[in-house]
Amino acid sequence: MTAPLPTCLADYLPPDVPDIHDVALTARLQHLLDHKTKPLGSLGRIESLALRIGQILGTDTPVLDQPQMLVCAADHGIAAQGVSAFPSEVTWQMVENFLAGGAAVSVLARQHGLALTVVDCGVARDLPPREPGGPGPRLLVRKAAHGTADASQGPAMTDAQCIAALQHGMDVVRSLPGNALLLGEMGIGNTSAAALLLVRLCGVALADATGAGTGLDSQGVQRKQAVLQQALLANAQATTPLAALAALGGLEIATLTGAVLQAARERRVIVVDGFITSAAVLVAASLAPTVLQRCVFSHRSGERGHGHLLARWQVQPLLDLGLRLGEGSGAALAWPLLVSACALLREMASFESAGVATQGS
Ligand SMILES: O=C(O)c1ccc[n+]([C@@H]2O[C@H](COP(=O)([O-])O)[C@@H](O)[C@H]2O)c1
Ligand SMILES: Cc1cc2nc[nH]c2cc1C
Repeated sequence: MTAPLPTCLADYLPPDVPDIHDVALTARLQHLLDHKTKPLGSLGRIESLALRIGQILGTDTPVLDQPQMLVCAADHGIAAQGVSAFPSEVTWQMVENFLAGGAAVSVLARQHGLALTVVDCGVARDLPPREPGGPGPRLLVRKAAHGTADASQGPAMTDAQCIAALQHGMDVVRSLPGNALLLGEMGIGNTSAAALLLVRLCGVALADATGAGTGLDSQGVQRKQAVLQQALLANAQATTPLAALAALGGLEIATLTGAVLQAARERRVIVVDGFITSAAVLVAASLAPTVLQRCVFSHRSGERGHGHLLARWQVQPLLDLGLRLGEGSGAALAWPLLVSACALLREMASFESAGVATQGS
C-alpha cells in the first residue's frame, strides 16, 4: 500500500538520490579513454561525455537502451498578461502537432528512434482521447489542473496541485522502460515561469533572466519584465525550492521536476533540453544536488537566462546552435553524440590491442 500524498508542501519529502561517484570506475574509464588509438584527449568533450555516461550507468561498456523522450505540456495563467508573443491556444495546438508527427520534436524523435511520450500536465483544453497502444507518439493525461493561476496575482499552483504534478512526473518515469530520459516541454508563457524560478532560487537579476521567449521585441521584453516583477512581489513568501515551484512555476515544470528526481533515483541518463527543462532541473537539484551527476546538458539555449544556469553549474553544453524552440528539440539533436560516445568507449581499439605505436616510442 502506498502512503497518501501530503497536502502541504512543507510536509513533502523529496526522494533520496544517492551519490554515484565511484573512484575506481572513474579511473578505469579514464584509463580506457586515454589508451584508445588516438592522441590523448583528441576526441575532446566526447571523451568527458563517455566518462559521464559510464559513471551514470555504472559500467565501462555503456549501452543506451530504449531512450524515452518525455514532453510535458501545460498552460500558464500569466500568459493572459501578454508575456508571450503567442496566444495560449498554441499549447494545445502544438500538442496535437506533436501527436500528429509534424512538430520538430516529432521529426527528430522519429529520426533517432526515441520513443515519444507527450504528457498533458495541465493544458487548458482537453484533447480528444487517442487509441492506446497504437504506433507513434503516446499521449498521457496527468492533469493536476487546467493550467496555472496567474502568478502576477498570487500563487500559480496550490500546494496540492504542485505535489500531484511532482508525483505524476515520478509515476510516468517509473512506467517507462530504458536507461535514458530526454526532457522536453511545451507551454505558452513558460519562459516567464522559468525566469521567475531563476530569480528566486539563484538570485539572478530579473533583467538577466527575462528573455524574448517565442519572439517578443524589446518593448515586449520590458513589459514582460514588469509583469514578472509583479509576480515576484505577489509571491514574496515563496522562498524554498518547492514553495517557489508552486508559486512561480508551472504544471509541466513541476511534472518535469518529479520526472528528473525519479530518473536520477533510477540512475538513468537525463538529457536536459533548454531553459525550461533546466529550470525543472534547478528545482530538482535544489532538493537533491546529486541529480546533477546524472544530467547531460544538450545545448545552450538562445533564451536569456539559460547561460546563468549553465554557469552556475559550471557545465558546457554539447551544442551551441542558437536553438530556442524547446519541445526537447535540442536534447534530440544532441542524442547521436551520446550514442557515439558510448560506441567509441566500447568499440575503439587500444594502442596495445591494435598494435599501434604510442607517442615517442
Ligand atoms: O527551451 C528553451 O530554451 C525555450 C526558449 C524559448 C522558447 N521556448 C518555447 O516557447 C514557449 C515559451 O515561450 P513564451 O514566450 O511563451 O514564454 C514554450 O512552449 C517553450 O517550449 C523554449
Ligand atoms: C509554434 C510554436 C512551437 C513551439 N514549440 C515549443 N514552443 C513553441 C511555441 C510556438 C509558438
